[in-house]
Amino acid sequence: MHQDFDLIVIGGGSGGLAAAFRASSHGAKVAMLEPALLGGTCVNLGCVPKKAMWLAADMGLRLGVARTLGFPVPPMTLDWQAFVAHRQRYIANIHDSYRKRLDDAGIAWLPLRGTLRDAHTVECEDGVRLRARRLLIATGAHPRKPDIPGAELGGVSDDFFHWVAPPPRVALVGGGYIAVELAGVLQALGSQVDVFVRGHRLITSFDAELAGQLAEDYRQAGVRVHVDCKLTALKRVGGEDPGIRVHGDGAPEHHFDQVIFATGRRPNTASLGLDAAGVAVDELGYVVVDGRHATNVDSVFAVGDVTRDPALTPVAIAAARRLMDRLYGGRDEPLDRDHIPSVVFSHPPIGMVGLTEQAARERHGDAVSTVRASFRPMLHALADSPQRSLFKLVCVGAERRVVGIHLLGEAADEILQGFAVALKRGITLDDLHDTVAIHPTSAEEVVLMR
Ligand SMILES: Cc1cc2nc3c(=O)[nH]c(=O)nc-3n(C[C@H](O)[C@H](O)[C@H](O)COP(=O)(O)OP(=O)(O)OC[C@H]3O[C@@H](n4cnc5c(N)ncnc54)[C@H](O)[C@@H]3O)c2cc1C
Ligand SMILES: NC(=O)c1ccc[n+]([C@@H]2O[C@H](COP(=O)([O-])OP(=O)(O)OC[C@H]3O[C@@H](n4cnc5c(N)ncnc54)[C@H](O)[C@@H]3O)[C@@H](O)[C@H]2O)c1
Repeated sequence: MHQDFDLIVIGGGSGGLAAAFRASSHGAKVAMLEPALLGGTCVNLGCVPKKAMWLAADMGLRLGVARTLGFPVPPMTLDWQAFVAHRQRYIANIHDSYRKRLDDAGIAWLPLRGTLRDAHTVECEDGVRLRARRLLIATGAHPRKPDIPGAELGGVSDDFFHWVAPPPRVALVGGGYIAVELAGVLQALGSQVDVFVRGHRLITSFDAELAGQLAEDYRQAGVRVHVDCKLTALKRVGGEDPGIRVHGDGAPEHHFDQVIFATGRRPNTASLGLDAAGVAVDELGYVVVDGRHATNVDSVFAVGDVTRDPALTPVAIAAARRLMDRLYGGRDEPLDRDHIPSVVFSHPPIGMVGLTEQAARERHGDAVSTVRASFRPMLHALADSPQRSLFKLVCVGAERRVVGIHLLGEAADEILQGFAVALKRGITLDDLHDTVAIHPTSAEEVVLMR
């Protein structure tokens, strides 16, 4: 039967673009459907604008340190609108660069929503049907709000990126990546922030000890973290000081100008026509894939946030490239899911690769040992500010093989990447001790920890 393309990619975010470029570099004839802005969540409503806001917040905090250290910097607030103009110009350049790369690679970009009609056919929203030997689903995910009365009064992270000024009082609901990141940014840029956490602690996939220190750092910075807080409703408050009141166990009396739900995301699979193609999804709608990102239908594959893979841009990209190398490039290297480094861009940042102490103990019992370093980074010690760093290594066995690296503190985001390579290569604590330190840095603590 006639095929228009070798591959149709549905979604032009991190995973979809990486797949389209890699397949085309192997000689495949590729079409990509993306009705919204190129780059998807990461470029437009995620990593990139978030990191820009994090950089602004970081700069604001550093101005405070500079003042303490003797620079005659007057107290100042960010001209948020001016900063957003810089941020969006940076993002527009990314769009231009993607457009050019798609043209250069000869990839057909259709700015249209697509729906599967069968295992080889995609119908575009203008009614045109395209056929391909293979289809890739890379439609990502969307934020989800809890089902409580008044939920419509709260926004989600997408809304945050449309703000042009910091609201005076903000409530963040959730204790995961987004709640922690937005809390740090908003507090640093002038809001009073309250975080409502359903469980006992922040960022449960990270090491408990470091997450506890981060919660302490946030409290020192003025963020109010409410744990074990189950929200039951949001209600509008009128009068002279209008706002939104948060109701539930442990909720405070005061109200807020904005409430943001950062309570997880759900895959974009509703009305995608997956049943027409016979593609299996799980109970939450995620596309079910095997370790090589194949679905139960031979011609259909899926990568990124639409699957149960960790919802991180480099994971979507790595999965997409490996899959395309296998389908079109004659190479078969599945994604190593055990050594995925991850950073929460809090203030200060927290990063991890490998196992937490708890996960290591569940897997290796008494063979687990840990070493840690708690210290004040030099800049904060000079300014006599209370912010502390906490680094921790989790080791296994008599040879003390390093199975987890956990860093909280200034520059943790930048330090972790190189040590993630080392951990993947199977280093021991002695290998770290055998490495000459770079002094004076925070990074040297990783090779000096005893
Ligand atoms: C606030 C926030 C901050 C984040 N920060 C980080 C970070 O710092 N580091 C990190 O690694 N990750 C971060 N992430 C996660 C990261 O953004 C995602 O893991 C990544 O974007 C997933 O890529 P994807 O290709 O699977 O999906 P997406 O990037 O979401 O792309 C999916 C695309 O599919 C399109 N689409 C949907 N339905 C259809 C259809 N029917 N037809 C055609 N197209 C369709 C959508 O328009 C979208 O553009 C963040 C996420 C958020 C929300
Ligand atoms: N720096 C990064 O790499 C980065 C940054 C942001 C987002 N992300 C990715 O995006 C994903 C989504 O982020 P997220 O923060 O929305 O999800 P998350 O899974 O990290 O956190 C969700 C939080 O919401 C809480 N929650 C869920 N339902 C709730 C309810 N009904 N009431 C109260 N709390 C509830 C959970 O307990 C959890 O604390 C992350 O898991 C991560 O993979 C990555």
